[in-house]
Amino acid sequence: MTHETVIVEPAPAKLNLALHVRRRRADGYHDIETLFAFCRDGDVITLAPSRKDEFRIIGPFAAALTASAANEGPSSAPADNLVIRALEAFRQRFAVDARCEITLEKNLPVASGIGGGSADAAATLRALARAHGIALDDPGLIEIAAGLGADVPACLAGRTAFGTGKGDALVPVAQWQGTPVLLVNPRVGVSTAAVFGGWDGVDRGALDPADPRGGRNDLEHPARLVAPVIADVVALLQAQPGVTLARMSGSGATCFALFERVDDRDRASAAVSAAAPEWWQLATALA
Ligand SMILES: C[C@](O)(CO)[C@H](O)COP(=O)(O)OP(=O)(O)OC[C@H]1O[C@@H](n2ccc(N)nc2=O)[C@H](O)[C@@H]1O
Ligand SMILES: Nc1ncnc2c1ncn2[C@@H]1O[C@H](COP(=O)(O)OP(=O)(O)OP(=O)(O)O)[C@@H](O)[C@H]1O
Repeated sequence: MTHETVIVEPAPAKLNLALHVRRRRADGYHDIETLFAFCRDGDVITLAPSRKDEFRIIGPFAAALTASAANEGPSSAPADNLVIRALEAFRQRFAVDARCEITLEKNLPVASGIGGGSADAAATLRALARAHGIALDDPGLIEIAAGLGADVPACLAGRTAFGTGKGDALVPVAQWQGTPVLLVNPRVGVSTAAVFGGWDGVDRGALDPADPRGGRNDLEHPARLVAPVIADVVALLQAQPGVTLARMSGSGATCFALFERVDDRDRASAAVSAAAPEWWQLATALA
């Protein structure tokens, strides 16, 4: 590392306030239109100079990424972690070979539609860019992000944005900052590829970026086929007093509810705890 100090970089949870699937492409990906928003909370990446490379995962969902190696295959190996893939791509692109120690505090459930891995990769790239004096809008950095996953460019920018193409063509949108939000995950992991694979191929029309409430999440139906409990999560959130919008995020299974008032969000959180104490929750606000 050229830097002397420890860099702490937040990897906030990503939400898709609406997500319209328009078309399956020849490369297997789908053209989507989505409104990305980011929460004030999420995972945390810490980057420190070190004599040798080290990677640690701590936090409530650390075990989901490490201990599951046996039943989830190679994607759970540390070398396949998006943090390490981001580090390697950065080193190659910017010809950096200084050793470092990276700690991932895994607070977000894995494979849950809130971009955990994408957010971690993006935060790693931001931390490395800061350490090596590279601008966050450097085209090389954005190119690395796009190569790591469709959601990574949005997570790199970390700002409310309208996304088209694979979700990687971004136009910033200045809205909804500070909106109280409750995230709820029924602790069922959902594969993004499987959910896109279950889309019925029907184009239900464009998304108006000014009107997420008038939009949809076209992945909710195929995600419910994989994890039927998602319908219960959305129904419970929609029934809470003061909710302005409740919907599934990304490819699921995490669902979110937006509120005008913090006390309504907190009352909803208590109601969800009472109804389903085993479900994961995060009471936060849009950044
Ligand atoms: C569902 C969203 O989270 C919404 O923001 C994203 O579209 C998914 O982003 P991501 O997890 O970064 O996705 P990637 O890791 O690039 O892709 C995982 C798999 O999802 C499918 N995929 C993803 C994005 C997209 N626009 N079309 C797709 O069909 C592809 O099968 C791909 O192999
Ligand atoms: N740092 C990481 N955090 C979470 N998952 C990771 C990470 N690195 C690699 N992965 C792998 O990526 C897969 C998808 O995880 P992730 O949490 O990013 O999905 P997601 O929340 O559905 O993302 P998205 O909303 O972008 O579709 C997991 O099954 C996991 O094996």
